[in-house]
Amino acid sequence: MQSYVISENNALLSELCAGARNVASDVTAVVFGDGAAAAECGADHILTCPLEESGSPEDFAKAIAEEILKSDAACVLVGNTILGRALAGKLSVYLNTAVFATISSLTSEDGKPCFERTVFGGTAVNKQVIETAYSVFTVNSGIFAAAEGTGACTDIAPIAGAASASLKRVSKDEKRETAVNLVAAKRIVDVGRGLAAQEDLAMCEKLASAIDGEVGCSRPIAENNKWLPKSSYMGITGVQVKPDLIICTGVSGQVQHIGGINKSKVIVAINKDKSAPIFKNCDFGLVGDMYKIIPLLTEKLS
Ligand SMILES: Cc1cc2nc3c(=O)[nH]c(=O)nc-3n(C[C@H](O)[C@H](O)[C@H](O)COP(=O)(O)OP(=O)(O)OC[C@H]3O[C@@H](n4cnc5c(N)ncnc54)[C@H](O)[C@@H]3O)c2cc1C
Repeated sequence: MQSYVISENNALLSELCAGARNVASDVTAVVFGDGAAAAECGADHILTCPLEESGSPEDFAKAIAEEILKSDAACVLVGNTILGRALAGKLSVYLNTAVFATISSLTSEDGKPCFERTVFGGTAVNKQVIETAYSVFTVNSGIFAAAEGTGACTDIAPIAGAASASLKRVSKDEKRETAVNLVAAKRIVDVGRGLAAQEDLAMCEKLASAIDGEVGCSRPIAENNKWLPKSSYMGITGVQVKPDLIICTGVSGQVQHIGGINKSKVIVAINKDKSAPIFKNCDFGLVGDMYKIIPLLTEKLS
């Protein structure tokens, strides 16, 4: 079994390489642009796709598939980004297989890839073994811990096939949101709908700065209220984090949110409702008003 890992994001690529090692001893990374920049991702081989300014990774789907088809069997891990998802879909067509989206684990069972993913809105885990020769998975950041000290890959070569674009970009409007790297954060203040107003975020930011952490949130804070960037929300459809400490403030603890934070080492919950589900999923619980507790905690920890 050969493994291929593909992402336009080099940090994610390192995590995918670590996950791919669970099923294959030989890992090839496919990168877009400078191969040397990804040399330490942990792959044995790197194939570079020369991405033009107006191009997209999906333009290389056929070329990448032709490369994968040189192996009798292959497991393909694609970073679950907007560009990655488009590429994964096309790859699955060329490889005549399905895409298994947002997996939460990948192992080998009798030499076959075996994966898990949460289903039914996070209430159940589905485990499947792949029987076909080729399989394509999309993987969020934070699922696999990037291997460290793997050394630089020296087998870097351009992909044989060429890009073939079915779409032409006519303009580009850069997103202006500041991305927070919650996956790398050691401490997080998690803000939920208990926060009454956007300006009160300053209170949570002060607590985050007192513990040298980052601010993350539940989905409604980012998706509905738009008080924080979408990249800040945690959960089964958001970022999956594993900090040493997470302080959940005004978060009810719905299963879809818990699915993104339950690998944290220590979970502290502050909620004024003592029957909130978050208290079943935390190490320390404080029943009370976050508007009273957060300033006191910040003062103590500063
Ligand atoms: C398919 C699907 C996928 C989803 N994916 C995600 C996901 O990835 N991530 C995610 O976060 N959500 C996700 N959701 C939404 C999820 O179901 C919940 O609606 C959401 O997590 C609730 O966010 P919340 O806890 O901030 O808000 P609420 O559930 O409204 O909870 C607010 C909490 O704040 C408390 N509170 C209020 N005032 C105070 C105060 N002054 N002091 C202390 N506590 C206070 C309340 O007691 C309450 O418990 C998904 C939903 C679906 C259907």
